[in-house]
Amino acid sequence: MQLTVRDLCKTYPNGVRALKRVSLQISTGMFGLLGPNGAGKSTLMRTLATLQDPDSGSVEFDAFDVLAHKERLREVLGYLPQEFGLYPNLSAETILDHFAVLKGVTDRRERAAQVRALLEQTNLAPAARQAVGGYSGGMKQRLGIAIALLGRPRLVIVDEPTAGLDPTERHRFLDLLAEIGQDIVVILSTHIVEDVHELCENFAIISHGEVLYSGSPTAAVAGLRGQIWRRMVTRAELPELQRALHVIATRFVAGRPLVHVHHPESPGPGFEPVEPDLEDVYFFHITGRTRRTP
Ligand SMILES: Nc1ncnc2c1ncn2[C@@H]1O[C@H](COP(=O)(O)OP(=O)(O)OP(=O)(O)O)[C@@H](O)[C@H]1O
Repeated sequence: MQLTVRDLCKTYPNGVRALKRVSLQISTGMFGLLGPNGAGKSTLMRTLATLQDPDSGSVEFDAFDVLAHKERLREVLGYLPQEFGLYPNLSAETILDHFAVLKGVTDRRERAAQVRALLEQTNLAPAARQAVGGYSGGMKQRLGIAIALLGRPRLVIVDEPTAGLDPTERHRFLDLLAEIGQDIVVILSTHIVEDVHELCENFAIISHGEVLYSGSPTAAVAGLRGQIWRRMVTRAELPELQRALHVIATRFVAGRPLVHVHHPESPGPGFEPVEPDLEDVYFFHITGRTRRTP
C-alpha cells in the first residue's frame, strides 16, 4: 500500500498559506507527522481524508487519484479527527453499531462481530453498555479509534490523538495504534516527539506548511551524530550564545539552562558532545527554518 502526496498547496481565504508544496511518500506501517501548533497538520489530514480540497497538487492511494475519486477513498478510510462529538446518552456498543451501518456494514451478523471485536481490541468491552458521557478522555479516544476502524479500513488517519491523555492511557492508545499499523497505512499527526519515536518507522517534520524532513527516525538521528553539543550556561549568557551559535534547544536542569547547539565541530570551551535524539532532530529542523527566515 502506498500513499503519494505531490505538491499540495492550500491558502485559506484569510491569506494563511497552510500548505506549501507538500510532497510525501507513505507506505504500509505507522507514519508520524510531527509539527508545532499551526504547522498545517490538520489541514493536511483533512485534505487526505477528502474533507477539504487543496488549491493544487495531487494525492494517490494505491495508484488511484484520491481527489478525483473521493468516495473510493472514503470506502477504505478510517479517520479520527482532533475533536469529535459523541451522543453522551448512548452506549459505545450502540454508537459503534450505528457507525457500522453508516460505513456500509449492512449484514447484522458481520456488524455484531466487528463491533464485538473492536470493543475487545480497544479494551472497552467491560464498559460497552455504559453511556459514553461517563467515559474518561482516554476511553473516548479509544472509542474514536474503534469507530475509525469499522469497515476494515486500509488507510487510517489520526489527528493528535494523545493530547490530554495521562501517561497510562497514552501508552495504551499508542500500543493500540502499533497493533493496527502492522498491515495498513496509519498516519499519526502529533506535536509529541515521543509518540513518533516510540511508534513510527517513518515520519515527516512539518512547519509553516512546509515539509522540513521526511525519512526514518533512525536515519534522522544518525544524520546529526557528532554535531550536537551541550553546555550549562547562565541565563545572562543565553542571548549572546543564541546570536552567535545555532542553539537548537534550551532545557533546564535544576533551574540552570542547558543548551544544545548544532555545530560541525566543538563550538568552544565547556561544550561536550551529545548523542542526538529525535527531539534534537525536531528542534534542529524547526529552529533551522527560523534562522533561515527570521
Ligand atoms: N479554516 C481556516 N481558515 C483560516 N485559517 C485557517 C483555517 N484552518 C486553519 N487555518 C490556519 O492555517 C494554519 C495551519 O493550521 P492547521 O490547523 O492545519 O495546523 P495544525 O498543525 O493542525 O495545528 P494545531 O496543532 O494547532 O491544530 C494555521 O495558521 C491556522 O490558523
